[in-house]
Amino acid sequence: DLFTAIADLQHMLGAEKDVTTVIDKYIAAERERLDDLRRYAHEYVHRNAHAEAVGPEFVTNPINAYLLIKRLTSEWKKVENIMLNNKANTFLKNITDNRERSEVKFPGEEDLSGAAIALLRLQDTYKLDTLDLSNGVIRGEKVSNKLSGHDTFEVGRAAYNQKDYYHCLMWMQVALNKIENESPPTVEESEILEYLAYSLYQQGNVRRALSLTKRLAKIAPNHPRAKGNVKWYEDMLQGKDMVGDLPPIVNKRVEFDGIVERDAYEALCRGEIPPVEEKWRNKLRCYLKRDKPFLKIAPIKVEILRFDPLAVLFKNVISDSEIEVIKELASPKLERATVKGPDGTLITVDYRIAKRLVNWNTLHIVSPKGGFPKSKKMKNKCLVGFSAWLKGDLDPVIDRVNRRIEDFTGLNQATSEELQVANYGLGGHYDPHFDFARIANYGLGGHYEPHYDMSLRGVPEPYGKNGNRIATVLFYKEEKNAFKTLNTGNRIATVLFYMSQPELGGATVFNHLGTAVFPSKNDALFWYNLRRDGEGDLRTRHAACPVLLGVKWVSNKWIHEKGQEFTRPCGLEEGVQENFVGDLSPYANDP
Ligand SMILES: O=C(O)CCC(=O)C(=O)O
Ligand SMILES: [Fe+2]
Repeated sequence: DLFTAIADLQHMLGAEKDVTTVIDKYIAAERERLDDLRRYAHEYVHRNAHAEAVGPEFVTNPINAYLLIKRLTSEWKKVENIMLNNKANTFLKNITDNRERSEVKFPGEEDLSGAAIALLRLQDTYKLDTLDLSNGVIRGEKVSNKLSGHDTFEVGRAAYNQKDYYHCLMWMQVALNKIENESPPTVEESEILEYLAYSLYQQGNVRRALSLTKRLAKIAPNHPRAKGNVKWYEDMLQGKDMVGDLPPIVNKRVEFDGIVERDAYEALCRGEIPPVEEKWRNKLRCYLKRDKPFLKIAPIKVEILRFDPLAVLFKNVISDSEIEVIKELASPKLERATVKGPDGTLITVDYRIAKRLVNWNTLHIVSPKGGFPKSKKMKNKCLVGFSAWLKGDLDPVIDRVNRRIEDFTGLNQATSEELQVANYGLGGHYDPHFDFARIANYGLGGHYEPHYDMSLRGVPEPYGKNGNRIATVLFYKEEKNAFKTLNTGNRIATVLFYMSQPELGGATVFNHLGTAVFPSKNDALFWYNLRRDGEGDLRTRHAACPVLLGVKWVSNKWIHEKGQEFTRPCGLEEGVQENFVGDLSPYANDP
C-alpha cells in the first residue's frame, strides 16, 4: 500500500510516543532485574570473602560444605533464571498487540522507500538542492531537522533500487560529505562508496567508478566485492584513458522518463510561467454573478483566470465550517483514490511508487472484464493521494454544497457525480490527465504513449516551424462510450473546491495552456472539459503538482452533459467559446 496518508502519519506520531513510554517501562523492569542480579553477585562475593578469611578448614565444616554446594546448584539456578529472564519479548509483544488493537498502520520498508521517492519527486519538480534538502532547508528556509549520513544514504539507496542512478549519485555524494563530520559515522564509508561507484559507472564515468572502488578496496580489504569490481572496471577500460586527471562528474537527469510534458509541467508547478498570457492580460477581470434572482442580493464574485478555454475562480463559495464538516465526513472513508473507469465502475489505481516511470494515461485505459491489465505500464501510479466519495444525502452540508454548485455554475446537478474529496499528503500529486472520458476499447494491455497533443507556451516548440497542432483527432472516435452505462454523457465541466492552502506547491496546472492555479482556500476553480460541440477539449489537460509543504485538501464535482441542453446549449461551430460562465449565446455580451 501507499506510504503515508497524512492521517496515518499523525497516527504514527502518536504510536511513536507510545513506543517511548514502553521503552521507559522496559528499562525500569530491566533495571530491577539487573539489580537483583547484582544483589546475588554481592552475596557471592561476601560469602566467598568470609570463606577465604576462615581458611581451608572452612569446607571441613559439614554445614559450610552443604551451603557451598547449594549456592552452586539450586541458587545458581536462580541466577541463571534472572539472567535469562530478559523481558524484551513480553514488551515487544505488548507493542505489537497495541498496534494491532489501535489499527495504526505501521510503515514498512516499502513505505520508507516510498517516502524517499516522494522527496526525489519534490526535489525534481521544485529544483531543490540535495544538500539543502538533506539539511532541512527548502527555498532558503529551515523547515525541519537535518538528515544524518545514514538518512541521506537511505534516500540514495531507494533511488538505486529504482535504477535511478541520477539521484543515487547526488544523494550518495552528500552522504559521503556528511559522515566526514560524524563521529562515529552513522553509515560506513565503504557502504557509500560501492553505491557511489556504481552510479558513476552508470552515468558514464568508469574512471571515477574505478578510482572510488580502489579506495573501497583499500579501506575495506575484506569487502566481498571490491576486488572483483576493481577488475571489472579495469577490464572495461582495457587500460585506455588511464592517465591524466579524472573526468569531471556529469550527472544528467534521465531525458525521457515517460513524461513528455515534464519540463513544462514542472515549470508551471514552480510558478515560473506567467499566470496570464500576454494577449489576455487586459481582458481578464472579476465580476459579480447576479444571473439568478437571489444572486441579486448575494452575488458571487467570479475571477476570470483565462479565456479560450475559459477557466474561472468562484470566490468564497465554501465556508470554513462546511470544509470542516466535509473533511470530517471524508476522513474515515479516505482510501487509495479510485478513478472512474470507462464503464462507470471505480478502479483503484496502483499507487506503488515502484517505478518513477509514469504512464500518463492510465486513467483513460479501458479495463477489460476481469480487471486492470497487468502490464508494467499500467501498474504505475498516476495519482498519489487519498479520496472519498460523499453522497448528497449523507449530511445537509453536502446537499447544500451541491445546490450551491448549481447556483454558481448554472449547470444542472441532477446528473453530476457525487462529491469527491481528496487529500494530498507528502509529495501528493495527480499526474496530467483529462477529466473527460477519452480512449475506448484498447483492450488488454492497450495503452496510449505519453505525447504532446500540442506544444506549450513557454517551452520549446516540438513541431518546428509548421505551426502548432490544432487538435488531435486520432484515438477519438469511440470515446463517448466512456460513461455509457451511466447514461449521463461525458464530463462537461469540473468544479474544484480548494479546502486548504498548502504552504508550498500543490498548484492545479493546465499543462498545455501554461495556466497554473495555486489553491486559495474557500474558492472553487471551474472549467468546461468539453467544447460546445460536445467534443473533449484537449486543451484542458491538467495536473495537480506535488505538495511541497503542508497538506492539500480539495473536493471536486464532475458535471455531466445530460441535463445541460438549456444551461449550456451546444454551439455548432467548433471554436465557439463562452466569455463567462453561463454565457448562453455563443456571441453574448459581457455579463
Ligand atoms: O487537485 C487538483 O488540483 C486537481 C485534481 C484533479 O484534476 C481531479 O481530481 O481530477
Ligand atoms: Fe482532473
